[in-house]
Amino acid sequence: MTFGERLAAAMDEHGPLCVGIDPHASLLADWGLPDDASGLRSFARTVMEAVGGRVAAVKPQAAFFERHGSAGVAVLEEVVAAGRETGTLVVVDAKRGDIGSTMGAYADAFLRDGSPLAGDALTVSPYLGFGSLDPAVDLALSSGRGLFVLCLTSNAEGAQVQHARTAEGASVAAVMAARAAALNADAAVMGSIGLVVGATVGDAAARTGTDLSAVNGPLLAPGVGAQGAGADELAAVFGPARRQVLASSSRGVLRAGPDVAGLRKAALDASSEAAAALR
Ligand SMILES: O=c1ccn([C@@H]2O[C@H](COP(=O)(O)O)[C@@H](O)[C@H]2O)c(=O)[nH]1
Repeated sequence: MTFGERLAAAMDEHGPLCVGIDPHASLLADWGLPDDASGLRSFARTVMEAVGGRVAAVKPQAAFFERHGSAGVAVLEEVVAAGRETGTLVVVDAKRGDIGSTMGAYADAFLRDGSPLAGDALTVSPYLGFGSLDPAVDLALSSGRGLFVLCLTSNAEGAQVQHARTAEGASVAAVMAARAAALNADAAVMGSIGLVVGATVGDAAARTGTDLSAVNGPLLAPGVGAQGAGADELAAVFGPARRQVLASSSRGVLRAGPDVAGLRKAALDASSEAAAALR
């Protein structure tokens, strides 16, 4: 099965929520854990125990693992393995993007069968040009994995680049969305090349002429919870494209830890809320 097909099935079974695994130093402290790789491991295991097999996807944020060096990256590898064991899709949020030849190496690390860092999908940055992502697109599609391409990000600063107009007059965001749509054109269920569109972006899709309904791929929507977006924002931002949305919340769920039952409840509540908003 393709990533798009697997994600569609997971969203049907569990609801449209992705739980972000973002072990901020402050969260480790709140959970009574040391700010080192052992604390990171406890944190990640607790989250996977709480939500593995119960939500559509998890999204470990690579930065919070990398800040602990190679021992932290080893914990990220364990999260990827735990996703596989529990049948929970893993979106590695590493936002990679580089010239094509280097992008090939990133693709090898995060999308190649047998790589310990290869989850089910990877977030990528197209701001060296969408074509620079070709090695990742090729490997994702040939290995049954997926990509989420940054399009309209949840931070206010993103507009400076993403709302800018090309020489032909289209917005940068609209161009990125059209490129993803072209790659998903033949997908029957949902394509495997998704976009990142923040749940906080208001009417940015309309203002930038970004046709989210035409993407025929998943729309990863961070910004739910700690960044202020909720059910109303999800419904308003995505409108007719809402069935493709995978809402993502990290701190909004993680603050309920370290109690496993509390974390699980927070995740399932967030999933139900997202499902109701995106129905
Ligand atoms: O546009 C984007 C793209 C990615 N993110 C990532 O999502 C989580 C958000 O965490 P919260 O605690 O739910 O705010 C984090 O890993 C970001 O790097 C995003 O927020 N916006």
